[in-house]
Amino acid sequence: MAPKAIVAPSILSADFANLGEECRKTIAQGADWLHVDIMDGHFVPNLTFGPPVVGMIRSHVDKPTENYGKGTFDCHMMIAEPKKWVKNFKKAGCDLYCFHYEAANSSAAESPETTSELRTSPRELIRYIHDNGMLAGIAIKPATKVDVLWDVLDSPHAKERPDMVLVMTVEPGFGGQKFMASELPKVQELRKRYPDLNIEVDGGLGPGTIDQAADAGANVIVAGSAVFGAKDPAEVISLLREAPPDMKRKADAPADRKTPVKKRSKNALTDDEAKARFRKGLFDNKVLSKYTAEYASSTPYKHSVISDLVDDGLLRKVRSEIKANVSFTPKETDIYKIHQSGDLANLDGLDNEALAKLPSLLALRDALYSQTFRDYVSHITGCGPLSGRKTDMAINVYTPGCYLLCHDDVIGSRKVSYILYLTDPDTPWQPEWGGALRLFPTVDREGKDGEVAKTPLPDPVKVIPPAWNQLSFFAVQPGESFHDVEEVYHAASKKELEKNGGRIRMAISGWFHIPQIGEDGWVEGAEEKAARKSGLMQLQGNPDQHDRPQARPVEIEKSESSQESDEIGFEDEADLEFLLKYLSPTYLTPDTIERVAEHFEENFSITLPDILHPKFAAKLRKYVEAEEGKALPEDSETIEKGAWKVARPPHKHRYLYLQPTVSEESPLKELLEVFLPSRQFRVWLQMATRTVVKSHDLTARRFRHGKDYTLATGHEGDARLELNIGLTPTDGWGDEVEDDSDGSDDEAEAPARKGANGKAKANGSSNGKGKGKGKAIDKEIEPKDEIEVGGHEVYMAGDDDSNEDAAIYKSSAEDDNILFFQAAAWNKMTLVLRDSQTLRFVKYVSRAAKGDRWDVSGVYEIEEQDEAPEDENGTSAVGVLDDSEEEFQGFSPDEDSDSD
Ligand SMILES: O=C(CO)[C@@H](O)[C@H](O)COP(=O)(O)O
Ligand SMILES: [Fe+2]
Repeated sequence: MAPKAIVAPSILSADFANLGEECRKTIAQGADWLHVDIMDGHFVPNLTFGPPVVGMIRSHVDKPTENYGKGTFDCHMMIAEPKKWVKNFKKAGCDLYCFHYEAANSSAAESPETTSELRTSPRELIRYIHDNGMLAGIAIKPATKVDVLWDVLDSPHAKERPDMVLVMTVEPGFGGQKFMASELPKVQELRKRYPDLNIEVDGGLGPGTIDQAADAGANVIVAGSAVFGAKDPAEVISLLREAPPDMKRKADAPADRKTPVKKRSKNALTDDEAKARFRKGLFDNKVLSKYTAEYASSTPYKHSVISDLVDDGLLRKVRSEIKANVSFTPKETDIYKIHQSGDLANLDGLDNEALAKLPSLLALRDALYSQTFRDYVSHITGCGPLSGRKTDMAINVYTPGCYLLCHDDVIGSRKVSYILYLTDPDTPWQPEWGGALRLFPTVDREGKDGEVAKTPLPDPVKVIPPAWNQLSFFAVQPGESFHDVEEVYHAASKKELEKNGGRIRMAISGWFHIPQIGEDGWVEGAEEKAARKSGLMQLQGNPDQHDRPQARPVEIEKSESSQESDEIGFEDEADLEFLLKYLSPTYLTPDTIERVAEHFEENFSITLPDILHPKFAAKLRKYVEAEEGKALPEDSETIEKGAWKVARPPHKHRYLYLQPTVSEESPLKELLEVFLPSRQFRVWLQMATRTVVKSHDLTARRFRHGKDYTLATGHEGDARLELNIGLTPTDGWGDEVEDDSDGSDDEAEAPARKGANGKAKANGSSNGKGKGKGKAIDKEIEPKDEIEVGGHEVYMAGDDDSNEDAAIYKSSAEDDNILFFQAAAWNKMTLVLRDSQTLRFVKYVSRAAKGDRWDVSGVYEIEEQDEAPEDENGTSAVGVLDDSEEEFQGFSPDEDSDSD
């Protein structure tokens, strides 16, 4: 007889203050059994309860009328001496006593009050449980091999054979842990050998993991947090129950079957059903051959573009459903600015209620992941079998100003990336609106060690504009499949935007994965191997040695620097005169330097407006404005024929830069090569920051609007001092309200401003930072009067958790993480003491900006401070700013600064 499907909610996650009622309710909501976790604080590092509590709750739940019947108390004994408690638990009302194999060779004493020199064994214990009138289960922890069970399962004596095997899919001890798919091969093996066996899985089970467990062959499903944490536990229970019947079919199959169990597709379509959901003729051999040939010869890496993929009527319905039922939330990090469908971040995570509103979307998903279409994609790409179960897709919307910067899409088991565009079918997308998928070429570079690494070049060479019902896809290749989504450009006016249908670039982006456990083509360890390989490729594939610019620290003679640190003030007239040529006089008075130093010491950062002397600043401004007036070549190669170089690789950063020594005379060269490296400025800097500088490394940077950015990176080694002088001559960068120091926190006021607590942050109203409110997309696109143009520099707390979506969602620039923020500005210096964990980035500069973002950036290695100001965590750099920090509001404009 094939084992029946059983759902056993684990009451570990129930309300213990109300346990009897919770148990009664759960059975009434459709549960078959109750899974009762008994923990003794020895076998597992947690305590729950003993026989008295089990006895109390027993009175709230009717006893089962048959073996395995409704109301079975499935006691999961995570205790060190299981034999001692058999009788007590029987008395309390336990029906199935499931001990751990790892605890089975323990005392043979028959009660907790007694001791015994003898040891029991799995076989003996099972017999003993049976003799005491209960069903017997045997459980194994993740570290235990399944092979240890053959001895009991193959015992010639029925009394010594267990009625159930429990395969733990988490480390026992706590509810709410992550499901370990790595344990499923044990289930598969058990099912293969024992088609009739009750196989229970426990730990991390819920709607998102049930399929894998059921596919592997489990029929008893324990779920704690997924049931008791659900708004509607009955719904979850029924969902869990939906999975096992399929397994039942597998269990009915001949026991000696050698092939792995067949995959359980969500809504498996026949070949004809699947084909009917695509455009007519798509599956013709000639058409397939054409796409296959095109794919093979495409550059810079293999990709495919298929127009009119889906049946037009179906896709129109999908679009309407999404518009009516899906809400979008603006999300923004260093690498993207998009609107994400909140709960649809992954369709797999949706509950039944939400799914019911999206029938066409589900029909589309089932078609895309049908065997028929997967075979089609496999044929074109030649990348082998693809999973029909891991249906990884999300809906993203790009409105004007949105983009996704360069990355290679490599994560876990992803095999093919795809984008299916759902732009307005009746207002065709125009390439000049942006939003294209752009592919970057890579070059092989030989490193110092002779190793060859692929690195992407800064300019994309293939541009694929969106189009209604067009599918673009490519095989995910570590270190190779670099691509971005071009900014969707702002329209010149509201009227034009309306005419363009809002320029809403809606698309489904998703991935095909390698086959999962239980599916045809699944290879044990393949997923882990792919993950290891991609991690390695990402580390090795882009070693810093090929990055540009390379750090060029100029060391300061040790004797010279420590001597300077003792000096306070500029005794020498000539030194003062030199500094006065470049610095605003305000910043040269001992009083001001003292105040700057105090502020810096307290906050590890400071912003100094009007830093450069007005006369020098005016000269500089004239130069920068003139440069900006000149047309720049589009491609990096031509640009690099001049003085400016292009920072790369683009999955780390892209901007133009100058490093000393610059050939052409200019005030910028003077700043970079005369003033900033001077001994006099170093003395000033050391006084203003109370540090001792060991080296400096200076770079002038120009971030072209519509092109450039840096992504968040940390740095290695000790805390260092970072200087930045904003040299952006245009306005509209969100810096204008900065002098508003009334402490109010009216965030909607400007694109970027300082928060009331003094902590710098970006505007929550439209920057989103992952906290925006979900809105239907039509509402969201209402054009704002103020356009955010980016270009701000952000320091944020590093995140140790490697987010699953890290390749795209590099860093979640949540407000809470932001430690320091500076909008692009003119003549403003920022100084930040930064530790190695602090991430820093310059936000992509929108094409809507009035001009480019210019600055000079300096990195100073400093001597370790003897009496470093430390916070309570003992750290002394940006990276540990707390909420009490106060932003230095700068100095009020001075009379003698005849500012331009
Ligand atoms: O035995 C255990 C934990 O040791 C389980 O029964 C958990 O209680 C299951 O909880 P979820 O992982 O389903 O939340
Ligand atoms: Fe359990």
